[in-house]
Amino acid sequence: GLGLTYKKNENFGDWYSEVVVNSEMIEYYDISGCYILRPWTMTIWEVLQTFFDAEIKKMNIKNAYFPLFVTENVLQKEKDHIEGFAPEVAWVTKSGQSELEIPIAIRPTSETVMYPYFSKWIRGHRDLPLKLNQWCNVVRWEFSHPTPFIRSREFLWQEGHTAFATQAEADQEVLEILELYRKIYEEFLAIPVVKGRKSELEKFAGGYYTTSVEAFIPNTGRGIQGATSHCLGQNFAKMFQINFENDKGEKAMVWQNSWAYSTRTIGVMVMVHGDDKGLVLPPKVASVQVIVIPVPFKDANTDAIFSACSSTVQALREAGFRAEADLRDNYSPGWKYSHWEMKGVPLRIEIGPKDLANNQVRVVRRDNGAKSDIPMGNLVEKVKEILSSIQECLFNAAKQKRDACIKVVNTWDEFIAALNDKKMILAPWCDEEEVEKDVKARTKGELGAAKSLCTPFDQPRLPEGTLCFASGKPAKKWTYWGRSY
Ligand SMILES: O=C1CCCN[C@@H]1CCCn1cnc2ccccc2c1=O
Repeated sequence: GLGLTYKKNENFGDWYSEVVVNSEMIEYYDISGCYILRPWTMTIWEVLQTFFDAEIKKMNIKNAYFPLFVTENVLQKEKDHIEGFAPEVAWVTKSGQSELEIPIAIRPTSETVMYPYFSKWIRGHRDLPLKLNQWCNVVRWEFSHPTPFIRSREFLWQEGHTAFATQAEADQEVLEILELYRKIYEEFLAIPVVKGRKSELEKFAGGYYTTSVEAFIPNTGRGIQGATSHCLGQNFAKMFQINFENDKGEKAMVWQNSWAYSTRTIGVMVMVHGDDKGLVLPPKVASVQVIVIPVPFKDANTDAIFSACSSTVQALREAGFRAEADLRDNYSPGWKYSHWEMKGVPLRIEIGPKDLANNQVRVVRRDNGAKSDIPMGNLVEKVKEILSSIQECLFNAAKQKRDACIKVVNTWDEFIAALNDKKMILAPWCDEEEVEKDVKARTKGELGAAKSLCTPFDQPRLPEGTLCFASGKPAKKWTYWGRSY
C-alpha cells in the first residue's frame, strides 16, 4: 500500500530508511555505504548551495576545483592529522590489468591536495588573504553502520580553505562561516543548533581549534555534528612551508581556516521533521512548495477544474513559488494526497466542483493537517502567509522538542540517568582531557560512549565553587555531552 510500514517512535532506523526511499530522495546502491541521490534530494541540496555560494562570494571567497586524487607521500605529510583517519582512506592501486607504480588515494578531504599549491602561490603579503572553496565529493571508507545522508562512504560537501596574514582575520572568518552554518540549519532547514567549541579531544587533530553547530535527534537521543569551522592555526603552514614576507620584510607563516557542511544536513532534516506519513519539508528548501490536485466529480465540468488547477499553478509560479499540478488521470485524488504527503510537500491545494462554484480553493497544511478554504482572489497572499507560518511552526516545534531533551546535571549519577534517558546533557566540567577520556571509558556500551558535543559560546552563569560532574574538581565551563552519530 501507500503508507509507511514503520512508525517513527517505534522503529526509528527502519522508519528513516523507508522515508528516504518512499519520498524518492534516495535509491539504495549495490555498494554498501553508497546511495543514489535522486532529484528530490538534489533540489534541496541546490537551494542550500545557492544560499551558501552567494554568501561566500560576498566574502570574496572564490570557487576552485582540485583533483580527486592525492599521492601517498603528500597524504602522509602530516602524521598526527592522518593517523586516526588512515583506515578510512580509499586507494586506487590498478588501472585496467596493470598495477599502478605508486598507489593513489582518493581525497577524504583536501588539505594535503591544496596546501602544496598554497605554498607555491603565497609569496608576499599581497598574495593574502587567499580564500578558496570547492563544491565536491569526498570518500571515507568507514566501517561503522552506514546511514543515508548521515554516514556514507561518499558524500557531497563544500570545503573552504583560507589563508591569512594574521590570527585575528582567521578567528573572525571562523565565526562568520559558523553563522552561515547556523542559518542553513535554523533558517532554511528549521533545525535548532548549538554554536560552540569542540574540546581538545574532539577537535580536528591537525587544527588549532574547532567550532561547530551541534544538532540533536530526540528519537535516538543522539547529538549530531551539523557542520564545522576550524582554525588551523599555523600547523599546516609549518608542514607545507606556506610562508610570506610580511610588510616588515620578515618571513612569516600564514594563519589558516578550513570549514565544511555536507549532505548530512539533509539527513538531519528528515530525522527531525519527518512523521508517520513520511517526509515533512520546510518550505524554504522544498523542491515543490505547493501541489495542486484536481478533484473531479463524475463529469462535473472536469475541464474547468483542470484549467483552474493550471491557472492556480501559473499564478503561484509568477509569485515566485515552486508549484506543480498533479493532473495524472491514472491516480485518484486520495492516492495523490498520500503520495505528496509522503514526499513532504508543505502545502496541498484541492480544487473540486464546489470550490469552483464558490470561486475558492481548499488548502491543506502538511505539518499539522489544518484545512482552510481560500478565495481565489487573494490566494497568492494567503499561500505566502501559510508557507511562512509552516516554516516558523516547524522550527518552533523542533526547538521545543530539542529543548525538552536538554538536561542540566551537576553529579555523575544525574549524568548517567540523563544519558539513559536519551538527553542532551549540559554539565559543569573541569576542562581536563583525562577526565573527558574517563567519561568515554565509563560510558562505553553497545549504544556507544558519551562524548563532549561542544562548549556553547552562550555560557550560563557558573557559580563560584561549582564542581565538575565527572571529576569533582573545580568546574571551568558548561559543556554539552551525549551519545552521538
Ligand atoms: O572538517 C574539515 C572541514 C573541511 C576540510 N577538512 C577539515 C578536517 C577534515 C578532518 N578529516 C576527516 N576525515 C578524514 C579521513 C581520512 C583522512 C583525513 C581525514 C581528515 O583530515
